[in-house]
Amino acid sequence: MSVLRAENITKIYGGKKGGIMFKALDKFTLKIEKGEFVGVMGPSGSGKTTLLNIMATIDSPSSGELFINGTNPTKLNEKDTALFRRKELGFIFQDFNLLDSLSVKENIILPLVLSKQKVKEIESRLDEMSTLLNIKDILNKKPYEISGGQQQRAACARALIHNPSVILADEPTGNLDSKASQDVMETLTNLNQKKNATIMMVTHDPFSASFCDRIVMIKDGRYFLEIVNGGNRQAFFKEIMDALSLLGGRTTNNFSL
Ligand SMILES: Nc1ncnc2c1ncn2[C@@H]1O[C@H](COP(=O)(O)OP(=O)(O)OP(=O)(O)O)[C@@H](O)[C@H]1O
Repeated sequence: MSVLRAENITKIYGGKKGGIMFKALDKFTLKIEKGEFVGVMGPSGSGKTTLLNIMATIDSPSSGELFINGTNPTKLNEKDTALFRRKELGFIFQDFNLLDSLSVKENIILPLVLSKQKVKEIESRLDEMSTLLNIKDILNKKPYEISGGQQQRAACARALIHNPSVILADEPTGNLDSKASQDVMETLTNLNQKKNATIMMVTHDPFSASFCDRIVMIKDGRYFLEIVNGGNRQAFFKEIMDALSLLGGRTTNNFSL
């Protein structure tokens, strides 16, 4: 069973009271299996954020079906949707979204505190995640006292600490320099390989994308093509660059490995 299954998702914005309608997603289908690390790329305005918002259950499709871990979240009421999101999804954002008033440790354990886990369980999960992500020495610092790369690593720990079905990452390296980007992508790869985390990442950056198992390209709200990582990251990076030039539009700045 796919952990994430989006079938024929169409999203139409506007059109109410005679306004202009715009089809941001057009019968888009995507399946992600447990433990896959999938990148979504496409030109500006192609529908990536719309897709991510629908997967994140903060927007609903106009038509089509979405299943996450066997549940269709669009059929849940508001309260159950919020619980579903908290249990099944982990989020990583471009601007980290850590709370400055909390320590790194408090930020990371927040999903477990919110779901009222036992203190012993919280401590053991924190220990496991902070060892895996090599952030033990910054746990008592505030987010503004650590680097952007360290903040994003803390955000990665927070995204996985409650064992969600899927991690949704929105341009996780968008605000980082190339060294910190590499660091964060190695962290995500580590979570994917060691914890079998399932990750869907939207990115403009072919370097970050080259860490994925496969890349789905989207154009004008439609599935465009897909490329699979054969195991050699440099060769995959080149394939991504070739696919992006085929895709056209403004997708990226100048990146190299
Ligand atoms: N709330 C909205 N109302 C109307 N149109 C919208 C709305 N949100 C997005 N759109 C349009 O839908 C299309 C897809 O937008 P979306 O933000 O999903 O693209 P994107 O691929 O994430 O772009 P970018 O890479 O620039 O962030 C765009 O043409 C956008 O203008």
